Amino acid sequence: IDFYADHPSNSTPPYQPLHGHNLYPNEQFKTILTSHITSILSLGAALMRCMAVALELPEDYFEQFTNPSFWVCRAIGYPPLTAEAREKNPDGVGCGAHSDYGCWTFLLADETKGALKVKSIDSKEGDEKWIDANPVEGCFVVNVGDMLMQWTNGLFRSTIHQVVHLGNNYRVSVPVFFEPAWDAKISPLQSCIDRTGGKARFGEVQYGEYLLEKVRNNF
Ligand SMILES: O=C(O)CCC(=O)C(=O)O
Ligand SMILES: [Fe+2]
Repeated sequence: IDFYADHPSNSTPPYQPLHGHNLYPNEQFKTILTSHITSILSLGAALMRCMAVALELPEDYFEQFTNPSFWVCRAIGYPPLTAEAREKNPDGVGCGAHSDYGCWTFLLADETKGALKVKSIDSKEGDEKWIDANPVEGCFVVNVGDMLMQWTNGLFRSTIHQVVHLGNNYRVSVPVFFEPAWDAKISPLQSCIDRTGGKARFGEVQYGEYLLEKVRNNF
């Protein structure tokens, strides 16, 4: 189940893709989820400030792009594979290899081990291997998203990951994606271009358009 930030131009139906209001099963669910998302938005904004300082930019540099964040919260259930499903999907891939789209992903998952796998690429040899990103109690798994890669011209890499769940339990994970604003225009920062060979590797993207394109390809 995906929950999205309210789009600035939400009005009345018929809604455009990714517009409209979230449907919550009940008030208690809404209260708990909203409180979690509010905390994550502060955390995401704090990390953007850290990133600005690390890149020797004014601390609030990214705020113009990320406020209001077009966040997404996803509640995912991975059921155990039945014998029949295993025949069709012997590798047990529950979520295919992809990178996340925006800035930071803050993932809370249950204690299942070996399910979330991250592609590790040796920077010298280029060798690739999948490594487990197992949950650590009291911690989030944090992914770098595509927009951070584009801003930094590849200095920060959006990591490819996938979920392979071969266990007999029903795995639950709840990522919250801290993203740019819908209308934000993202292009490589000059200082990052200078640090990565002097050539821009990415053009300008409008985040909402980028997201729509990704979602259209997924579903
Ligand atoms: O379920 C997980 O651990 C990861 C899910 C994921 O990568 C995603 O929703 O983008
Ligand atoms: Fe992901």
